[in-house]
Amino acid sequence: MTDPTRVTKRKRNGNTNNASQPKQKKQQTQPAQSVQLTQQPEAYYGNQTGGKPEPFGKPLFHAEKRQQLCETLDWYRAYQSGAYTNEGIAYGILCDKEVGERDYFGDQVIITRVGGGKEADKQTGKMVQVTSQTDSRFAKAFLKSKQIVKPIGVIAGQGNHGCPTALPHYYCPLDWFHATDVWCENYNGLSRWMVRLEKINLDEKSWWSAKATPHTPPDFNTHKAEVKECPKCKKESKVIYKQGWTCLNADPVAEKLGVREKTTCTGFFKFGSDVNDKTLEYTEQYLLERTNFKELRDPSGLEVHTGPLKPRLPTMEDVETLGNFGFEEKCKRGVVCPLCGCCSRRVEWGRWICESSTSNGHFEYSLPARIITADESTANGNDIPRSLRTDPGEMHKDVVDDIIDRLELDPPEHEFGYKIYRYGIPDETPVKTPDETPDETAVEMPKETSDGKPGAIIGYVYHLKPNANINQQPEGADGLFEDLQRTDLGLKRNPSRHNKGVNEVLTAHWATNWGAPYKYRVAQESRPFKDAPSVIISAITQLSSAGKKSVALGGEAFGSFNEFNEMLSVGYFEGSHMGWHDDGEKTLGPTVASMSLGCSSVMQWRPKAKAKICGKTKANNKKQEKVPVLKILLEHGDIMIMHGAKIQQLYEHEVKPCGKLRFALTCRYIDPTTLSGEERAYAEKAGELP
Ligand SMILES: O=C(O)CCC(=O)C(=O)O
Ligand SMILES: [Fe+2]
Repeated sequence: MTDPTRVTKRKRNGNTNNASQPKQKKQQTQPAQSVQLTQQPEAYYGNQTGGKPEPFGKPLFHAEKRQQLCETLDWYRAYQSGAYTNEGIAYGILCDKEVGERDYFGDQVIITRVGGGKEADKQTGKMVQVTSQTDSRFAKAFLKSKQIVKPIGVIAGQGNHGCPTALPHYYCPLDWFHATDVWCENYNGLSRWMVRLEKINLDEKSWWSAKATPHTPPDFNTHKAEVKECPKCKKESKVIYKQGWTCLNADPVAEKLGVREKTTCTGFFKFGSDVNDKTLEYTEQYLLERTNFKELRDPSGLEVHTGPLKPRLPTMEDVETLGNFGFEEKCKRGVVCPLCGCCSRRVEWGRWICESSTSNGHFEYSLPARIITADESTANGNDIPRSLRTDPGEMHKDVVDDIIDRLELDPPEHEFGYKIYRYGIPDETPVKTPDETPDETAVEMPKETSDGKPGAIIGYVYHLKPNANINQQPEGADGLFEDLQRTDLGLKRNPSRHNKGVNEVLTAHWATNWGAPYKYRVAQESRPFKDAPSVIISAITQLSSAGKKSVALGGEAFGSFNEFNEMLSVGYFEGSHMGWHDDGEKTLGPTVASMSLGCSSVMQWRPKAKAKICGKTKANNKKQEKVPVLKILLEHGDIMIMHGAKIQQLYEHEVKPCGKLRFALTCRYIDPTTLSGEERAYAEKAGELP
């Protein structure tokens, strides 16, 4: 017997686009699909708090991976920076392995650097400051939060050697804090921003303080840092260093916010000649000073609610408020396991399962699902980009770069019920300069390609749009869409990169592989077609037929069509997507065909950075990523076919659904003769249609 859950690999970079509440800016979320996180040695994420005293209590909840944390918390979604800011306001900060020389980690006060200007050291992988940060968006956000007296959530990571006690998990949320001071300092000739955070609830002993440390009730009067006026700029600065006072007015940032009027004082960070500014320490008064948050926030002294640090489980009521699908953005976020407190991502399509292996009970949670009709999915929240919107009754206008050759095939309503658009995809073409010397950098696009002759083009993308009634036919798209919701396809998110440790990232879509194994970068289970539900068999049969008929329309020059023996079924929640990738495994036939079901999505193609096609690269893009050259709107029931192996070598594609629920069923042909003995036998057997 062959193993039905054999692990295969697909090449794909996964990503999560977390939005909803608070609304998220792109650059602060998880790195873009094609951007790899800086590779750092695993030891860099080791536990630096191990030998410390035991903490007095334990965190309300915790996470072992950064994605678990960021997918579960609304107040912390920063995948790359320590601070999480949104629309110019600081919401949360992670104090992990990047411990600065002047950082302080106390039971009630934390002083830390606020990001920017750092780069990974090539040898150690550690982040080091390389540029001065007089103007920092992080500093502005903390200044803003200070100004509006906003609670800021603080998380400690085990990588933080300054933490006073041993942390029980890698990421441990501490409590709500507020920013009492935000200032600029100098270190090694570079300016950088610091924030002093004070715990809001001073009445209770902090869970991370050592058992032996006594708890003293808050005293807002006894300890106050002295304040001095600068003789030069006349601005006041607190006495914060034991070694002496200095003017801390270095503020193009503060000036912009209207907090102060002038820019950096000439006396900024100047000390007497006897002071070594590399070894500054904070004064006792500055560390012991406490600020009455309640009074700041609401001078009338009424109770101030900070909101829950720990998110609660989503309920049916939430789903109803959000739009009644159960596939809303919020439903794909992580939850905190009520049994063990670990942040758990929604790894499976239909439910949440506690991600911790140490959980004593096995927590699983789901919200009752209802079947969404195709009409509902396309009518509801179909947020189609302006450039691809259509007038009612009119066929959508594809946005195509003029290098792509577009042809509406005759007859307009083809006999198998689809209107077919065909796009000729250009090859690499080195340009000849006037003196006929080939120029390696510039490229010229082929002009006349609609004759279908190979040479200038490397293959076709066919876009098949069903005519008015075909979606409602038996086994048509409407029925398939509902069947997919009724069937347990075993859709799952798989690790797309950093497949172990704190940086493990799961894909932003849920998938199951059927038939012959498709060996690519995303580890993926493959199930034989004999075990596949009828909806899968119906779809592969339809796609094989559409593929064969489409390739017959001029595509044979780029390879002959083979009946498909592999399918990837993919599910998308609101905000999910499949990032830039190609489908070009070397065991793969030249044809890839997919069927779109549910809400619309935008699929686009761009030449790979290394391909000498179309010189347009994105502005300021270090990775030389190119501008997309073909963009189509895939609507419910549409079929997309790529034919030509070289398309996968020279181009990559991405898919972004525009609504709340979408499935894509994508078929390929895996050539079993390219596989070794056991694998070949498995592929042949699993890929057989019942
Ligand atoms: O979601 C889609 O339409 C396409 C998915 C895709 O590109 C793939 O499965 O490789
Ligand atoms: Fe793909």
